[in-house]
Amino acid sequence: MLEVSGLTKRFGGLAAVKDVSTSFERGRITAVIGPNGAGKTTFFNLVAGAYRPTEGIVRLDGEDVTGMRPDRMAMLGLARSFQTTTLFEDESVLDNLIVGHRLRTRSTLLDAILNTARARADNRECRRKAEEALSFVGLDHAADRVVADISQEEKKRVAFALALATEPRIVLLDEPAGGVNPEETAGLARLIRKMAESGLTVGLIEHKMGMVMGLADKVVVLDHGEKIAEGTPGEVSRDPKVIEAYLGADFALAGAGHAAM
Ligand SMILES: Nc1ncnc2c1ncn2[C@@H]1O[C@H](COP(=O)(O)OP(=O)(O)OP(=O)(O)O)[C@@H](O)[C@H]1O
Repeated sequence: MLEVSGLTKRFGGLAAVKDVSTSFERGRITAVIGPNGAGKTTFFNLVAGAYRPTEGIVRLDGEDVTGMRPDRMAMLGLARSFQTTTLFEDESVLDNLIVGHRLRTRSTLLDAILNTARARADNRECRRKAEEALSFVGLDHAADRVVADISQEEKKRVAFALALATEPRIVLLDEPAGGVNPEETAGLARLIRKMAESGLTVGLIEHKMGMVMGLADKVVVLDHGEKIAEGTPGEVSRDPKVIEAYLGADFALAGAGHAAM
């Protein structure tokens, strides 16, 4: 389990995240929502070690990991979703995963040049994990296709597979369904649910409220850096503070979970 308490990040005079406490439980999907500029991405950056908090504590399975660097956090099992723009468009899906994974394994460049036994073993291991991750995201059939030729939704799945190939315990997904149509969004939502069911701890930032409300076990609502609500999708979508700051009266009238994806 990942826990944060009293997390604050100031940029000069601006508190982008202010005294936020919450937890991410194993096998559960915790969504972080809020208006533009509410501090969601900064919050994930603090959790993942990309930013050191001004104040507050991050604990992973009880261990204080506050301010730990992102590569150390990755070794402890935390993975972030990657933007599809980080994929190598001219390479195959499988090669993208193998390269992505190799960047995170321990063979040094010298090993690779000398093609040592360790590098060869690492290669086999990379390929195995890449194939496993591809199968999990439902893309075994696309392993040899060039990334430039696959759909935007398939690229999103490759980006998930990149995160999964590092065999994380926790994944943080920042707007995973940006730029895909409603039907594809539903498919990605099923995949995110499958990640949680496989035992992963999932953190999700997403603006598509239909998706969030249908998917999240818990929703944390940020506004101006502060947590204004936390609860089940039903609870937060009825909360007057949340409706005023973010969801709007139309959403409340339409009812949670029925809004367009
Ligand atoms: N590196 C930085 N330096 C200075 N200010 C920053 C920095 N990163 C974020 N901010 C500010 O902190 C606030 C929160 O930004 P953040 O990107 O975390 O919000 P967000 O909720 O993720 O927004 P969006 O939904 O638009 O992605 C904003 O006012 C932003 O301008």
